[in-house]
Order: sequence, then structure tokens, then C-alpha cells
Amino acid sequence: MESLVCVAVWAVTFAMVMAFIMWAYRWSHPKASGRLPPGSLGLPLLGETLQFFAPNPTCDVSPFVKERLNRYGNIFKTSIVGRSVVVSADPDLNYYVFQQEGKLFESWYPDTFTEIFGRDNVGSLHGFMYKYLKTLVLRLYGQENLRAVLLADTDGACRASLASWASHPSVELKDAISTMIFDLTAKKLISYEPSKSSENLRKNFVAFIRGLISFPVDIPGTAYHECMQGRKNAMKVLRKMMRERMADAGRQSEDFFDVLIEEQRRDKPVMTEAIALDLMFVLLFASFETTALALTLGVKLLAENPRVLQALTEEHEAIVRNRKDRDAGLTWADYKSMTFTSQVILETVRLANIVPGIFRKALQDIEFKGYTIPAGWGVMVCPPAVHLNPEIYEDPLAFDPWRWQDKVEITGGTKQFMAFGGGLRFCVGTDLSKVLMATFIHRLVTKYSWRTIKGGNIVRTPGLSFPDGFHVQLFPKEMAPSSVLNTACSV
Ligand code: HEM
Repeated sequence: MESLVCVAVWAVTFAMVMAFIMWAYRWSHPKASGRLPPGSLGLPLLGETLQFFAPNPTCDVSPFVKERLNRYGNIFKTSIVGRSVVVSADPDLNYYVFQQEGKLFESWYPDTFTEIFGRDNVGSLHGFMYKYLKTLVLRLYGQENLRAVLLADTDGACRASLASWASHPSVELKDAISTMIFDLTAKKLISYEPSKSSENLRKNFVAFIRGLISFPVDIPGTAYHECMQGRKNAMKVLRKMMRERMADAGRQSEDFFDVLIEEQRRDKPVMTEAIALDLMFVLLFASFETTALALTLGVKLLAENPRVLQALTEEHEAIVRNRKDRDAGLTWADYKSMTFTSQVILETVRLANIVPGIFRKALQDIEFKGYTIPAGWGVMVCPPAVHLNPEIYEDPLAFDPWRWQDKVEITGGTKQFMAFGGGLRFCVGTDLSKVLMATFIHRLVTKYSWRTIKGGNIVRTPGLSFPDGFHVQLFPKEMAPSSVLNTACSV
């Protein structure tokens, strides 16, 4: 009897081991109708997730991507956060993916992203609903409103913020710029006034860049957990605000939230409460964090490249000289005349690679350059691999705004430049972001000098962050001690 039990236990164990081996084999050798791109799917379930998130303290392509590009070429397969993904550094495939949005590919992001931004966030919507939301957002952040309203607002915010920072012995620039842009955009979006509100709304968006593409482990201490807590708190505030406004039939439209509420009040509304709330949540985050990171890196790069700073300062001093009233606000014509500044901005976002991966899902089996991307697989377009490719950009890690000279104005993604995405989903905040950066630079270089106090080192996991901040001291130009100006030195 005992030996029978022993045999049964062995048989069950053997069957389980065999089942596991077969499952693991199927995992690493997935079925496909054609030839899959080269690469490894890593360990079962875990895939190559740990390698993907390994910190990279440089502006260069992450070691994860670089090693695989060297080994497999511009298109390779991997598995991250539980999904099989084809990574593309191939300019033709990237372009194809963008052009085929909604046909062969559709927007898809890892589950962490969807949980944090909400299942009805703009990145997860398609077709009519998506186009309708995009049109609404462009009413706020498109060129027309930027020219009529937002340019003056951003100029005022940059002026006031820089003046107040200049009275401090040290300012952590990333946080200070984030606060400035958040306060400005949250006012436009929900009439948020930090001084009058009991909620510190911005603190709910801390750790988002790290958390969006992270391990979906919801335990205290993880970036994902921090993001989820932030989402819950911010959504509570937004939901309460929306219900109060919905109940107030006589309310006049004051901000973008009111526009969404009016849409919900229509006879046959297409906008649901969930879509409106997720949209507000995404906009509150995207409006400030992306641009704040790019600007902080930009100031650091300027401090490290005095020749660029010199040329930039000359452009802005000429704008001031040509004004009747030297203290007047920036005009749209001033903004449009900033040729070198726009090159500096392009060069900064090329090196910043704020969005390290643009995700899509294949809607059917797709053949490309001899490889098959199976239906349902993810595709990650990898902007850093294009922006830092020496065959496209000579000496790619050099901060060289002159490389953009005589290039046509970029109004969408191209095969060589996709910092703001491409195709149908080209970033709706591109123009706002450029206006913010240009007005900030204008006020900074015409009125102030600065020196680095400490920090400024970066880490990409793979989203960009400044782990020790970037602490600077600002001086009004006329009061600046000449020996320490605009230096990258640390104390
Ligand atoms: C340096 C600043 C910025 C960078 C580098 C950036 C980058 C990007 C990229 C690469 C995409 C494409 C994502 C995709 O195709 O899946 C995108 C989309 C988007 N961005 Fe930005 N962005 C910036 C600033 C902003 C700002 C200021 C806003 C404010 C509204 C914003 C709002 C959005 C939204 C709502 C989308 C989704 C659009 C869609 O799905 O069609 N972004 N951004």
C-alpha cells in the first residue's frame, strides 16, 4: 500500500514537472504564423522585466536596449510586465506603427499605466470617442488659445516664479518648475488655487513617471503603490468637484472642467462621468510633469554648454532691445521669432527622451521586414534608440542645437524625431510645452544668472528622474557675482 502511495506521489510530481517544462517551453517558443523577431522572452512570467527597469544614470540608450540592438538588430522581441513585446528602433517600423494607428495597431499601455490613469483615459480610447476628446483638449491647448490667452499667462507665471526664487539661497529646480506649471495649468483646468485650497493636489502626482511603467505591485514602498494612492486621493477631489458642479445648474463656465460638464449635460451626451474624470486626471499630470523634467534638464545642459547659453542669451536680449517697453510681456510675434530657442528646445527634448517607450498593440498578424508581429503582441517604439543613433544624429550625446538649423519646422512625428510621438496620437500638449519652455528661457536668460549648488545627476528607470534634485541659486543679472555665474560646478 505504502509503495502504491509512493508511486502515485512520484507520478503526480512527474506530471507537474512535465507540465511546467512544457508550459515554460511554450512561453519561450510562442507560436507564430511566420518568423518572430530575434530576442529572448526571458523567464516565465517575469520575462526580462528586471533588466528593463535597471537604472541608467546617463542620457544614453539604456543598457537593456543597447545590448539587444547590438545582438539582434533594430527589431527584437522581449517580455516585460507579463506581456510579449516587439521593441522597435527601426525608423521604418516606427513610422509604420504611427501611420497605422487604429488600423493595424492601436494604443496599448502596460496594465500599470491603465490602472493609474484609469480605464477610460484618453490613451485607452479609440475611434470616435478619442477624436472627440482630442478636439476638446485642443480647444484649450491648441495654437489659437495659446496665442490669445496662454502665452500671457505662462509669461506672467515664469516672471513671478523666477523673481520669487531669486530671493532664496537655493532652489530645487525640478520641484519649483513642477509647482509653477502645475499651479498654472490646474487653474486653467479646474480653477485650482493652491493658496485657497485645503488640498495639496500636486503631491498626489509624485513618483508618476517612475510608477507608470513599473511592476504592478501594490504594496507600500513601491512606485506603483505611491501612484495608486495618489490617483485615489486626486480622483476623490475631482469626483466631489464634478458632482458639486453638476448639481449647480446656474454655474457659469470658468474652466476646462466646466466644458466637460456642459458636454455631459447635452441631450444625448457622449461623455460619461468616468471619461471626464479620467481625462482631467491625465491632463493634470501630463500638463506639468513632462515639461518640468525637460526644462530642468535644459537648464542643466545650458549650464554645461556656455556657448549655447551665450547664443541663446543674445537672441533673447535682441528681443528685449527691439521692444518699445523693455518690461512688456512677450508677444506671439516675439515667440515666433525665437529661432535659436526652438532649436534649443528640440535638442533638449531629443536628449531628455521623457517618453522612453511608446506602446501599441498589433490588431492582426503583421509582416514587416521578414518578421511577424503576432496579433495581440505589444509593440514598443523606442524613441531614445532613434534620437541617439549616430547614423541619424552625429555625435548624438552632444548638446548641439545648431544641428537643427535650416530643418523644416516639426509639426508631427518623423522617422528621425518622435519626442512628442507621431501619427494620430501626436502629443496634444506639444505647443503648450514649447511655449512654456520658450517663455521660461526668455525670462531666465534676460534677467538672471545662476550657479549650481548641488544635484543635477539623472537616473532613468526608464523614465527620467533627478534623484538628488537640481539645486541652483539665482541672481538678478545686475547683482550677480561674475565669478560663479551659470556654472555647472557643485559646492
Ligand atoms: C516635453 C513635454 C512633453 C513630451 C516629451 C510629451 C510626449 C508625448 C508623447 C511621446 C506622446 C505620444 C504617446 C503615444 O503615442 O502613445 C504624448 C501624448 C500625449 N500628451 Fe504629451 N508630451 C509632453 C507634454 C505634454 C503636455 C504639456 C500635455 C498637456 C496636455 C500633454 C498631453 C498629452 C496627452 C493628453 C497625450 C495623449 C494623446 C493621445 O493619446 O492622442 N503632453 N505626449
